[in-house]
Amino acid sequence: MTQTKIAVIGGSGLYEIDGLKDADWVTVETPWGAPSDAILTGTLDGVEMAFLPRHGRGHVHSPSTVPYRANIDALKRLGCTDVISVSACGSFREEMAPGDFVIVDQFIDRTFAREKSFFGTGCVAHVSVAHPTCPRLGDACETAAKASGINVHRGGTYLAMEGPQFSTLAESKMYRESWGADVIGMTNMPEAKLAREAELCYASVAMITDYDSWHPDHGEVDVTAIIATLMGNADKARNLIAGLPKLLGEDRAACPHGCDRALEFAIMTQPDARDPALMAKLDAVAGRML
Ligand SMILES: CSC[C@H]1O[C@H](OP(=O)(O)O)[C@H](O)[C@@H]1O
Ligand SMILES: Nc1ncnc2[nH]cnc12
Repeated sequence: MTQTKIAVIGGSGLYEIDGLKDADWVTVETPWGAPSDAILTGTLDGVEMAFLPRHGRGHVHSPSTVPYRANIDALKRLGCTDVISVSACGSFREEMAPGDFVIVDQFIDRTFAREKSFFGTGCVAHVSVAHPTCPRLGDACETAAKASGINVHRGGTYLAMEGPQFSTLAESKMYRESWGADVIGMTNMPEAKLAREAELCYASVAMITDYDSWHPDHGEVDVTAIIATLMGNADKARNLIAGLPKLLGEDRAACPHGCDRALEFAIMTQPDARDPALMAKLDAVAGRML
């Protein structure tokens, strides 16, 4: 049995959370560079928490320049066991309306200008991301959302685009009609893949801000409308987060879905062929296996 430590990665509009006991912004250094910002640590209902604003306070990092590897490494280094991502997203479904939340369970990764793995030359690993989110964490997010009165949808496919521009109308229609995506954002990949490599349970909560550009009765997406919706969404997200510690509890058994054992059988490079410099960088992420 290990101790639960819940990490929350806050997206656009969610740059801090309140109510933490012994709250402290801590600076964490990683072999992958600096995380997006300092990390707010503390306890909520007796459970350890860590909050990281994905774009940094003041919204400094663009979706392409968020230091995804440093962020996940820093959370792992702090002892986090579970990661809840909270993100502003566009919707491809009429019924997933602005103000609603979606507990995402699948991704289509269309990003191309980001470092996507902790592994590489000198230590090659292939983890499964067939099921990239943790159903146990998804259950907790759904329950906490319902308890806060949020209109929540369980399950949805998140299209991760590179950005920073929004999609063209042709792309928006293709993602929705041909590819079956439900929501769209710019940040959950490679974040979810890296969390899996780091053996962290990961859940993604999409806060719907707009209908992207496909909807005939809504204009094309723009940041002003997104920010207006985000103001309401951020308070809802804080309420959802406040409910998680009681649901997840202080003691954490092994993940029934195996997220915390993802690296077993994943590392291909033989011990005598491994690059010592890369091995040193993997101390937090894969130390258990090396
Ligand atoms: C402000 S709209 C575009 C921006 O918002 C989302 O960020 P996050 O996922 O961190 O909430 C989206 O992915 C874009 O980065
Ligand atoms: N329509 C959209 N496309 C991509 N990212 C978003 N974040 C919020 N709305 C979005």
